[in-house]
Amino acid sequence: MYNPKSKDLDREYFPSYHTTRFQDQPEPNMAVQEHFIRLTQQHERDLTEKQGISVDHLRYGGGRRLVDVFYNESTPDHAPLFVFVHGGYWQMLDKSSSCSLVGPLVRRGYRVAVMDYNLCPDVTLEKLMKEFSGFISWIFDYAELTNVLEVTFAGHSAGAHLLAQILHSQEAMSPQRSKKVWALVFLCGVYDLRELYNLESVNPKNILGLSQQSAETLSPMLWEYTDVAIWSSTKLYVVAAEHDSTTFIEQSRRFAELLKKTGFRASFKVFSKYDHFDIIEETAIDESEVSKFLRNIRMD
Ligand SMILES: N[C@@H](CC(=O)c1ccccc1NC=O)C(=O)O
Repeated sequence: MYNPKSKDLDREYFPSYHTTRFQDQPEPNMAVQEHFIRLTQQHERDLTEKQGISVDHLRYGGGRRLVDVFYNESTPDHAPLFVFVHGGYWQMLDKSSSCSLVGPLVRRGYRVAVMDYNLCPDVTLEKLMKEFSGFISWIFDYAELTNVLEVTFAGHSAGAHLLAQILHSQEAMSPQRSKKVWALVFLCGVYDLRELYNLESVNPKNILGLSQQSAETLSPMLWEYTDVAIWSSTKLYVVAAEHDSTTFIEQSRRFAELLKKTGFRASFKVFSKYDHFDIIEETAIDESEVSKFLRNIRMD
């Protein structure tokens, strides 16, 4: 149990119930999600319409396996690449609501890739994770072709869970590739699926296609990490939001502990004041705490 005091796991695993914003609304949890989608979609439109940012639309596979790469006229040829993996419990959201962090990072000299992936139930979570491994391979091929020397990855929520696969993906990784990875940023993720896989709220009618067995094999918290040595130059940041549930914060804390114990250069931080949603929304603001954190990663 990640929160032994809780009697309501559905609630623990529904981040929108833990916001402290929108308390004047009849259903703050609905309001926070609607606000998140409206605002982040506006962020995406602003990039090309108001901020002079260009985008290349690329594809790493069939269906929704799309990647948008953002840059502006000052982006250097060998700009470091920042890759973002969105959340939404593997069943919702897409890149139209996942570009908030692009503007501030492009203005600081990054090229930024925002990826889409096939969602459940079009694919099972197991298949999605295989496809995500394919994406990892693709993005390193892309980095090699475009002479990118430094890559940082960030994932939010279910996207942080997907990103953990990079540490466990023998087919996609090699010492040459991991040496290019400056940092991995795990924002407000879940790393153990055993409590959530049979919650009707998170996995209605089992649209993730999980069994008790696969919920275990797809849990980064339960993996054995054999390739730690190839990650010696990469920093791992496991971050939780103050206004996430105790369960979410504990999942992050214990994932960071596991990574440290295994020998990774991992740290854990709870971001005060943020909830599961504004920690992403505020990545669009150059001087927000979360933006400062993301760009300071290069200085650490
Ligand atoms: N229906 C969920 C929404 C949710 O879990 C979520 C929404 C946006 C981004 C990430 C999310 N969660 C995990 O990936 C909730 O009410 O909290």
